[in-house]
Amino acid sequence: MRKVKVLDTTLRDGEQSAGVNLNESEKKEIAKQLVRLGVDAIEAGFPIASPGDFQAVKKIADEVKGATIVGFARATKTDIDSVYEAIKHAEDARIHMFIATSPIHMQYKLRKSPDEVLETAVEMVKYAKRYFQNVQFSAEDAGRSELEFLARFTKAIIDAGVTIVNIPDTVGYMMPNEYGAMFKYLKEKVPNSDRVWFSAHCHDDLGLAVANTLAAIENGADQIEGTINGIGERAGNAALEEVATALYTRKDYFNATTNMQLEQIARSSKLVSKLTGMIVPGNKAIVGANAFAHESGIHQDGILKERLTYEIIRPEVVGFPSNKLVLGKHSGRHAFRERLVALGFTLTDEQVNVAFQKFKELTMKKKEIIDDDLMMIIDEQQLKESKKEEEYQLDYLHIAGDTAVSTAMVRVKLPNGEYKEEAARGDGLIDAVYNAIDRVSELTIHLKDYQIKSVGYGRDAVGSVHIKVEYQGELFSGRGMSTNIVEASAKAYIDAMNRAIHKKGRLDYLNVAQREIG
Ligand SMILES: CC(=O)SCCNC(=O)CCNC(=O)[C@H](O)C(C)(C)COP(=O)(O)OP(=O)(O)OC[C@H]1O[C@@H](n2cnc3c(N)ncnc32)[C@H](O)[C@@H]1OP(=O)(O)O
Ligand SMILES: CC(C)C(=O)C(=O)O
Repeated sequence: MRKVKVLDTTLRDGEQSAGVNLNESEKKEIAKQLVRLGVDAIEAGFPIASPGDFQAVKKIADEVKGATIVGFARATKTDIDSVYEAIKHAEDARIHMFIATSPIHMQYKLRKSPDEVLETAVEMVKYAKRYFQNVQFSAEDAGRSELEFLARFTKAIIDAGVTIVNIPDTVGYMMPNEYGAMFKYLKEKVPNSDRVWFSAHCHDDLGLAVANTLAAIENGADQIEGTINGIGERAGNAALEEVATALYTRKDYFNATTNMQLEQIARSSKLVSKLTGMIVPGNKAIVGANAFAHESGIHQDGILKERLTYEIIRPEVVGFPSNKLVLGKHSGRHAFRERLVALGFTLTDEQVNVAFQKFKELTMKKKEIIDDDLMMIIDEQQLKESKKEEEYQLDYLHIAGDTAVSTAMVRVKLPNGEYKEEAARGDGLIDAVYNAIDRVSELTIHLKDYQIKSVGYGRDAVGSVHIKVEYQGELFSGRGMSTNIVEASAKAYIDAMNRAIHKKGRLDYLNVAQREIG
């Protein structure tokens, strides 16, 4: 069976989703899970984008082993230099460069002729080859590029030394037959095509990212690219869990497989959803809450008689456990640690002790502790550990209200280490809390989206709040968890505020860089 390589770009293209800002430790956590999932390459980020992006890519390259670490770059020397600095200590490093090849992008965005684009690409590939043996190059907007030019371009960059040629459908414009035919054409017409891998990278603007990726595989793609839960720019990228599960379920048709460990899919999906705040729709294939739920009588009857009647994938195959209840208030440290290991966490003894304490506290509030609760405990702990001293932190919260008026008093630790208390009224408890926090921070923040869901089930379930706020024209996400949903809401708001002020640091950096260049 043919093995197709997988490049995961959750941390680069996935993070390009509007309102998603992952911090360094969240990115590292996702990268570690991607290794468990068995992807071959992790696109860790775009180092030139900001000092924060650079540091996160560097940390992943330095610390995450078991997959090729990929750094993203435009076809410029400064971008290439910064990728080199960020990933030079990776176990296995690859640069991924790109330049657009479609008439519309070349003319309006790059303001270059096709020959100038080709020359730039060749020159920059040669420059990158000084640092990297493994150079991937993307012909951005290949889907709307002229085939003859694309073939000429591909031949030239292969001659210059690229090892992987990516053919992205950047704007999700292509139909599966067309996209597949493009791979066939390039593999047949480009004389040196046998020296490289061809890679597929699809966007979901017309809902065809997974179909197009599968069409590329049918037509000889050696590598596919995508993200967990299909997150990404605009409508997102191809959902890797869907592609891998389609190959597994229809191996009779594709005769192709990947190194992905399907049983890690559920955990990967939950982690990415939690850290990015991009909630997975219930009806999403493979990982949606309803993906294996049978509602109607005739289906339930069929399932009871024979699962195969309505179930083409067993939930266990993609990591949804059938045992819901795992631990209770009488459980000890051994069982607790074993369950965390089974969930894929590697924690120090000290971290296990802190988490165990939290677990015991939770058993006082909740009768049943399930895997989702454990993941929430570890997630909260990691969030706390990643908090920098110079961030806002909720210290105390008091709320009161009836149907007519709500008031809140908050005490917040400021980035300078001092504490500030404010009280405010609001249209409901959460509005009152947010007004009080605004008074503390004196920042002008607008709430754009608020979502709450329960972690687990029952009246004592933990509330998980995800919000999006607008600050200085940009969207930022925030999350918070607690058995008290008002407290969870306050934590989410403060988390978004912290992400916003960090990004503000990035803008300051860019302005300074531009002033220095100018
Ligand atoms: C298809 C994709 O997903 S591509 C990846 C998109 N991802 C991102 O853009 C996220 C990170 N981006 C950023 O942080 C910023 O855009 C930066 C730091 C990279 C650049 O910021 P700025 O210097 O302010 O430039 P800005 O983003 O406004 O414009 C992009 C510039 O890069 C040029 N450019 C675009 N693609 C390429 C390329 N592949 N190679 C060389 N130059 C390119 C554009 O023509 C434009 O140049 P110009 O300033 O001479 O007109
Ligand atoms: C692979 C790169 C250039 C990309 O993200 C795209 O084209 O969508």
